[in-house]
Amino acid sequence: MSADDPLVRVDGLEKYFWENDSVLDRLLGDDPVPVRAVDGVSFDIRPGETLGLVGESGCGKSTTGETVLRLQEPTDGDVAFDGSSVYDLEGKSLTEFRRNAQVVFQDPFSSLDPRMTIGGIVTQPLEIHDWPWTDADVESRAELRTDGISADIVSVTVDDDVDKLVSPVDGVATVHVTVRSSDVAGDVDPDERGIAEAEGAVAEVAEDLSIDVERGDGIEVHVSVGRSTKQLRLDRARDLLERVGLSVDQLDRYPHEFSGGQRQRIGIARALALEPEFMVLDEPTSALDVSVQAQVLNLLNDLQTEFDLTYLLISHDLSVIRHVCDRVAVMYLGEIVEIGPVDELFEDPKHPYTRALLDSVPRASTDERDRERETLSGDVPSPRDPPSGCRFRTRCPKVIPPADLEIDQETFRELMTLRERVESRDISLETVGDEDEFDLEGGTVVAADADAFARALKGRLLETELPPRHDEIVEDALASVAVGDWEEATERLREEYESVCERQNPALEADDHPVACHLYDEEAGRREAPAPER
Ligand SMILES: Nc1ncnc2c1ncn2[C@@H]1O[C@H](COP(=O)(O)OP(=O)(O)OP(=O)(O)O)[C@@H](O)[C@H]1O
Repeated sequence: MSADDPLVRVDGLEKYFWENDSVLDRLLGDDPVPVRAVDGVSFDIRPGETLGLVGESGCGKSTTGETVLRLQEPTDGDVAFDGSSVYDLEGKSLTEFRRNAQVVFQDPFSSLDPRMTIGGIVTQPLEIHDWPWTDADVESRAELRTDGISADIVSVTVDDDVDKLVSPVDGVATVHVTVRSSDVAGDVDPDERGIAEAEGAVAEVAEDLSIDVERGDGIEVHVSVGRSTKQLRLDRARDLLERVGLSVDQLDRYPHEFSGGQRQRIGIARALALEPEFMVLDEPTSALDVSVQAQVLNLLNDLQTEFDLTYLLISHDLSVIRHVCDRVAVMYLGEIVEIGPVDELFEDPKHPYTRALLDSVPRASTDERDRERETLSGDVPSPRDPPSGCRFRTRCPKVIPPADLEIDQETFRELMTLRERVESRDISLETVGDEDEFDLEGGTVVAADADAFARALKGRLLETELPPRHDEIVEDALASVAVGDWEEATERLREEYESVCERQNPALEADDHPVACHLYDEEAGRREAPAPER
């Protein structure tokens, strides 16, 4: 793999859930309608980078993370890790992927077993994966230096399994041994690990191993791991705890004895235990007090540098994303709508959803507070029945009206809402007009009353006064509603007011900063359209 190749490549990933079909659906024998939690997302994560995944609750971030890690099987699409498809892995290569790709969850309390000690929690993955590992194909070798003693009389043997503690390079685990005469070495403590003394010779190994020295005809040095598997695991747990900022004498304590921030550090130590290359951090600081959030984020930053880690950071919190990420992917209703370098995305957000997310963060400066905001209104629609075309269009302040419509965005949005209500037959005709003004037989009015009824209904449904041509169109459509012809009404409104945003789902164009929005879509002829003003 070259440095430019992604470590993780996600390609058209889909994850649908069928299991939540209601009892009614099943009784009625209706075809199951899946929850389209992740609906065709693609992105790359390069080695050593942090990609942020941001979006409102329920838009599919966690499901994406879990499916990338193969904690969930995908419905379609692929994830390649280090060039190999994650879903094709089996046996040894799947075990290796499980070691290499770890997760840190949001809630540090529920993700730690309350009955286990911290030592048990951090060593558990080591036990499951039978750490420390030794590979029979790795050659063990010593590099000898001598001081005050001729190298010709020194022989060094190294146990085959020292690769448990010494990382091999190109299939060779090299240990560095120094043998000095006692005159040169001065006083040494023979109890110190990695040092041994015999009749005027002091042997020392640079790695964290055991060493013995014997004097016979020459000087015989032997290097071994020197500790039991259990001791090695506890040593590693101690190192990890120290590395994440906890004290090593806390191994025998239980999760409830720690604060939220400390528990998250324990979760991070556990995720690091198997020396992963890649970690999914799923809202790692959302459950923590604001005062400790920055500490944990800084720790994650430091660990990334120290251990060459690659992160996928899932968060709904834009300040967390800005603090930690190199690039950001913005997710809405199972899809990615924009991906770009973090500074560019924060300073020049392109997708109206990204802009609205950024605008929903409270601003400090007065200038910023006075600026017109595009805040998010309404709820995220159901992922069982996402809107046609661009999924954000039902909440988007920048929906593109059909050409030559000549009405403003606000009026157009009102007409869109009206259309949606007509299409879903979500308009009650019961209380239209003054009492007894209209005779509703079988839920509709007689044809002679239809126009008057339509005018009254329009007054109830629309706040804005429409230009005459549109007034006529709307009254026409509502007259069809009045006589119960909802289809004719739907057709009439669609003919006039259907937007490209409803017809086509915009593609995420390949680019340094791609955005899936018709405002930037060449095919829809909108590239020249003015970008939304901030
Ligand atoms: N096991 C499941 N069965 C059915 N639906 C599910 C399942 N898991 C997730 N979902 C649904 O999939 C959608 C995406 O959920 P997901 O948890 O991935 O979103 P999220 O962006 O991570 O949100 P949050 O921040 O709230 O966790 C939601 O509508 C959710 O209800």
